[in-house]
Amino acid sequence: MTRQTMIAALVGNPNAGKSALFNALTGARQKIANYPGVTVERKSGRMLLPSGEPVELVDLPGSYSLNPSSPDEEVTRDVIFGRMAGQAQPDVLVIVLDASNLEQHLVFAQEIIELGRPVIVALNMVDLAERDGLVIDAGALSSALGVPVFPTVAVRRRGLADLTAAVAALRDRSLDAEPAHRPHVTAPERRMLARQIARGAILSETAQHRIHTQLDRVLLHPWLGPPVLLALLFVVFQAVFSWAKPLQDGLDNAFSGIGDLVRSELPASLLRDFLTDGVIAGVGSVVVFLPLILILFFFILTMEATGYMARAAFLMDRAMAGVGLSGRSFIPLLSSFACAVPGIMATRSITDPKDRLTTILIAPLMTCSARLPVYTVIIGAFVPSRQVLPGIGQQGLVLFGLYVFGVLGAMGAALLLRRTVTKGAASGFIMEMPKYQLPTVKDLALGLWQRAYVFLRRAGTMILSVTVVLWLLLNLPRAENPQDQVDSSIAGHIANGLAVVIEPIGFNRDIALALIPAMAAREVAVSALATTYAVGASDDEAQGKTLGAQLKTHWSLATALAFLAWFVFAPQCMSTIAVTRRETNGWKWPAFMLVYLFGLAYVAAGLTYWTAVAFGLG
Ligand SMILES: Nc1nc2c(ncn2[C@@H]2O[C@H](COP(=O)(O)OP(=O)(O)OP(=O)(O)O)[C@@H](O)[C@H]2O)c(=O)[nH]1
Ligand SMILES: [Mg+2]
Repeated sequence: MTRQTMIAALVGNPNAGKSALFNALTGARQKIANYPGVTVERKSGRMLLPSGEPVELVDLPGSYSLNPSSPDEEVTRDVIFGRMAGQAQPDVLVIVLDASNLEQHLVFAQEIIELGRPVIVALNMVDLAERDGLVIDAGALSSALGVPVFPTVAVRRRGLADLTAAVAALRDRSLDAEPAHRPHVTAPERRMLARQIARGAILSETAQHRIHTQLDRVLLHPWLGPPVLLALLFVVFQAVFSWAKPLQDGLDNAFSGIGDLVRSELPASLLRDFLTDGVIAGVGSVVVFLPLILILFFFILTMEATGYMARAAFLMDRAMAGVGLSGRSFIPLLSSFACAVPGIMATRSITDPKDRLTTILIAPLMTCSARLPVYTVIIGAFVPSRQVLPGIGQQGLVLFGLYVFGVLGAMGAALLLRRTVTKGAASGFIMEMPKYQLPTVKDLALGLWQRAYVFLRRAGTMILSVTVVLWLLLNLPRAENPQDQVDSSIAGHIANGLAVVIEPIGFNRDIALALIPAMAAREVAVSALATTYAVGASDDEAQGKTLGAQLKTHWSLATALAFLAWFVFAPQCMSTIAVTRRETNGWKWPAFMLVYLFGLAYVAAGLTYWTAVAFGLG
């Protein structure tokens, strides 16, 4: 008898290592990180049984019970019961347990086993259990639970062969298995049983000297914790500037070298201008930020993998409660420092709908990595690179300040929203602290590689196409005098119209030119400015002049500061709007987001500009 591919699903508490196991079994590269609530959607992959037969493996969001309390837990329940559209019901459930956290994880495991479906247990993270001095008897656990148990270490690919063999063994049984009827068990009963089973399965528990309790004593201390967090972030921003500088200069030189080469090798033509001004100046101006982005992500990934991120969330809980949010919002908001899109998706693990909506609405105020090129180009051009204190550069300080402004803006917005449009009480914070772990070099390298890939793909597709369109609009129709090209072009006419609106806040026509294409994504502001100045400059002027130098000749300091203030708040990103529409099921909230963020940006840029002018910086 032939049948369709068998389906197995990974279920279990958050942070049990389901996605790590999924990656190990299917070769996928799902995001894993050391805090609960990382996976918020189901994800399918193909794993092979020892016989070579393929099985569809489904990775699910972590869950505490089959009674969902948040949108991501609903996904898990729906898939388990076969109620998810487009996903057939799994034939086998693979329960993933954290061996170092056995008692807690056994509560949900019992609920799954009670369903009477074909089940096997992956007793994952046995390495961490051993580190903590726990020896667990998998056989005893198996007889207590009445299902097969296999010790695994997902991140070291240990125990995988036994696990897949067990899935294969269940293959035939699952075809005609009748769900067994089990007696009704209540949640408190499960908790009691979980304790009993865990005690029975733990063979020995040596009193290990746990460094991490000591660490937590410092890092989670109400007075010591916050300064440590601040100091850490401070180091990150200094590093972003000082470590990236040489690499970035190198890339900068390489691109201008390529530009010069093309300019000298090709005859003067529109094609040559297109290559030098559009592609090389435009896209190159963004690509040079690769080192910066990677350094930022090096820190983010390290904090995620070590388990520090969850501690930071715990520390921030008090501040969050102050503005009417729970600490649960912290992880989504933190993800938004990379990009608001996954950040907004991560809000699915927030229980309270109003909490969730508020978090979605303020997520774009977290400084995403796409703002980094914009910020650093302006800071590089206008802020002198000198030391304020030994080891503390002024440029890094300004960058840090911009991040702080974003956070303060978000807190202020949350405070207002929670008292008006998303009125409601703040819910408490419950999050288990993950175990401290050293990040593996392989995972870090893989994470950075993925980041680099995403960044370069964006540069090669979206940023390139937007820049090309802008270049065309800047060059058509052709002006008699190259000096007037920008003014007489289509883009120039549009920008001159927009300039009327933004002149009061100190923005010039070139900024107007950059703001429209930058709606696609923030980095495009940089490539757009680079292209505009490359097109506008006469040939000898353009040669050897960096974007920073161009900005300095065309902008006042007040304008530059206003531009920075604008980018702290402005919702310049199509994908964020799109994901907000999807997550809130309609246009109401994305429209609201656009209006309030543009309003904020306008006011902030205006205030900055007028203040700067008052101080004589105009
Ligand atoms: N030492 C050790 N670490 C592991 C093991 N399996 C997973 N991890 C780590 O545990 C953390 C959580 O892993 P994930 O795979 O993201 O956990 P998850 O169950 O998918 O979590 P959610 O998506 O939040 O439900 C990550 O930092 C992994 O690197 C293991 O067997 N041993
Ligand atoms: Mg996961």
